[in-house]
Amino acid sequence: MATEPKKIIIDTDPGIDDAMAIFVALQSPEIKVIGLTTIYGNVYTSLATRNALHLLDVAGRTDIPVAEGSHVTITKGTKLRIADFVHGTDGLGNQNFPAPNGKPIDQNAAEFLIQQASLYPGKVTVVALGPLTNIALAIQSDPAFVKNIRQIVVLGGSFAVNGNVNPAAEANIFGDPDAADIVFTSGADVLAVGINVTHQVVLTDSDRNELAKSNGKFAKYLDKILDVYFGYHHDAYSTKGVYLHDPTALLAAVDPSLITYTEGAVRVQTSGITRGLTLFYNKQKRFAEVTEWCDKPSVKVAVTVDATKVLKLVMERLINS
Ligand SMILES: O=c1[nH]cnc2c1ncn2[C@@H]1O[C@H](CO)[C@@H](O)[C@H]1O
Repeated sequence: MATEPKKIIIDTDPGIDDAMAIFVALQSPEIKVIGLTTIYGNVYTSLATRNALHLLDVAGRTDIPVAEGSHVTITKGTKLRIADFVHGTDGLGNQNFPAPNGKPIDQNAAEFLIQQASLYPGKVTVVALGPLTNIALAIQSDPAFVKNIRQIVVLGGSFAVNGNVNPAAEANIFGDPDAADIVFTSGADVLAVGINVTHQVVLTDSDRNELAKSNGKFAKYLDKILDVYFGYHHDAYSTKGVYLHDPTALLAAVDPSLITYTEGAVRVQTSGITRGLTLFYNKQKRFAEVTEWCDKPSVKVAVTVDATKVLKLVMERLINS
């Protein structure tokens, strides 16, 4: 008997690489996308909702519900860091797309996550592509959430490498460090895919040309919006290509054999100049002192990725659309 597709909820702040991840997800027979939840990060939450609905219009998948997420951090912070300089002011490469046809559902993101996890215990994977506020809210509001959810795949952190906001912090963790610490210490099955891994997955100019030349609906759409993302990478990193953060995390949820990981406790620095730093403890040494890592449950942290295979899957799935 064929195995049932994995149920996936994508928590997203679209975002150019979010758009790519969502389209790859919709082209992946191994999974069933049962909803999108939205969050601030690349754009403010209201625009993330609009963009999520727009992307589902483009895909002809308005059957998929969109639940709007938090507009503020878990500590009610309103001074958000929005990465419009990476994705354009509209989040999707400054293309003036029309308003979406659909509307978000009445439930908010945390309520939707809680409901779906309890409807299908052990069956729903969340792929979190933005700051972790919605997931932390679900964990705080429902004590059963961490056992009902199958896995939380987090695109975030910079494990033993520099961040992309500053040398300490990666953007999604920096967006809500308190929420990230709640998720990492919750006891849920968490897999963190950090930029130490996603920086190995690069879509080059020639890959982009291939997308442009193809007849794939998603490939052509993405070619249009990719200019801003390429420009940013060129200026910030001097690369002739772009990092595929979100598609890599999504594909790690689809097929865990694309990555290897290690296990241990992760804490997040929530203040000071290293705010947003993710610090991994491998649980090998027994320290003489009691530390803030000692009694924390282990999470999985991605270490290597089969970058060639991830890129191949992304290209194939976008071109055959
Ligand atoms: O330099 C950056 N600053 C802020 N956000 C970024 C930057 N580069 C990429 N992203 C966005 O944040 C996530 C990865 O950290 C990705 O979702 C990417 O779209």
